[in-house]
Amino acid sequence: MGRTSKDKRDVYYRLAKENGWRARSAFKLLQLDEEFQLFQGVTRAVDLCAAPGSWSQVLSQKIGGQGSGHVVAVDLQAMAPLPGVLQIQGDITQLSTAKEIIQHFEGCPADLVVCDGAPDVTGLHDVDEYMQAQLLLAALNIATHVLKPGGCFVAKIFRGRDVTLIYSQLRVFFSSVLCAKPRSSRNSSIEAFAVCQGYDPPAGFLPDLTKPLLDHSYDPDFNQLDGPTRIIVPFVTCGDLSSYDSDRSYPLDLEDGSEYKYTPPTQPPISPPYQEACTLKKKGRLAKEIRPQDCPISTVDSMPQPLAAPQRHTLLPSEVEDNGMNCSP
Ligand SMILES: C[S@@+](CC[C@H](N)C(=O)[O-])C[C@H]1O[C@@H](n2cnc3c(N)ncnc32)[C@H](O)[C@@H]1O
Repeated sequence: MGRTSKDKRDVYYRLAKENGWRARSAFKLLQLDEEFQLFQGVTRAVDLCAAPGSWSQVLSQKIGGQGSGHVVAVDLQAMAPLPGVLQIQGDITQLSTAKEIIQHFEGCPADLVVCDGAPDVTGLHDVDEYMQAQLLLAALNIATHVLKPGGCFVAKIFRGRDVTLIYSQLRVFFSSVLCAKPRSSRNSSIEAFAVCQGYDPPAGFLPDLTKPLLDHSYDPDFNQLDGPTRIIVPFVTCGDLSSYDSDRSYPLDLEDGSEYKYTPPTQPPISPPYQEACTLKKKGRLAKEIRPQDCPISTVDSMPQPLAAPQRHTLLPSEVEDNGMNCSP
């Protein structure tokens, strides 16, 4: 893949680099804010699963810029420093992480908790949806430790088969729950964002990170015989209709007539989990595609062919989305 091929393919990826954002996801948060005014009156915000840091950049500009704002970013991975953002390299499922966040806010709760977290995708849709739901519940669980009553929680959600169960869980804790799809999130992706406003935990609720929230034990409407209620929430698209369509390709030359100039990624991840794959690729030792035409004819004729399509055994670094990491030597 050439240096500009991703720029040709994805206008938000290219705009992110041109505007100094670390990842194209910055536009998702900006478009969510356009619709819901998420940052209004916010002085303390938590960015869960923050690396490489484009949402933290947005938060620090929108909140930190007001002087009194505080932003705490948490991720398993190390992240290059960002002005106005306090970083915790940690796991959002751990109580110690919740304690560290509160400590940074000097005991005060947060006004806003956002989570764009994603586990490593396997390509098996059911497994990926399940893992995403678990990560969202972990984010909700840690949010119950750090969010102020009335506060807002925004988290990436996969609109899979059982998403209505997650909505009903979120409704136990928030007076308003919506599903939002920013223009910069591809239509072809089941990704969307749960926007939950008015944090209002049930009476007697005690935050507990060891308790899986989906057991509905805190749900006042829960009926043992019927199981948890499934609810449907409003679906809102956000981002002006004049904004770019993330599923389309756009010409590289800019609309004002100026000529396209390649911009390198703003801040590649400093220690990505696929670093080993990058090193192997540079040495030419990364697994290659096995195509049927590469097999000896006798083998192709005589052996059953259970898998007709080319099989790729290792995810190529160039396929890793959104991160600005360039593995080319
Ligand atoms: C799509 S990226 C987030 C992009 C980020 N919002 C941005 O704008 O740059 C997802 C992140 O979730 C993080 N993550 C996944 N599980 C986590 C966990 N249990 N605790 C903390 N971070 C986690 C990954 O390390 C990864 O960096």
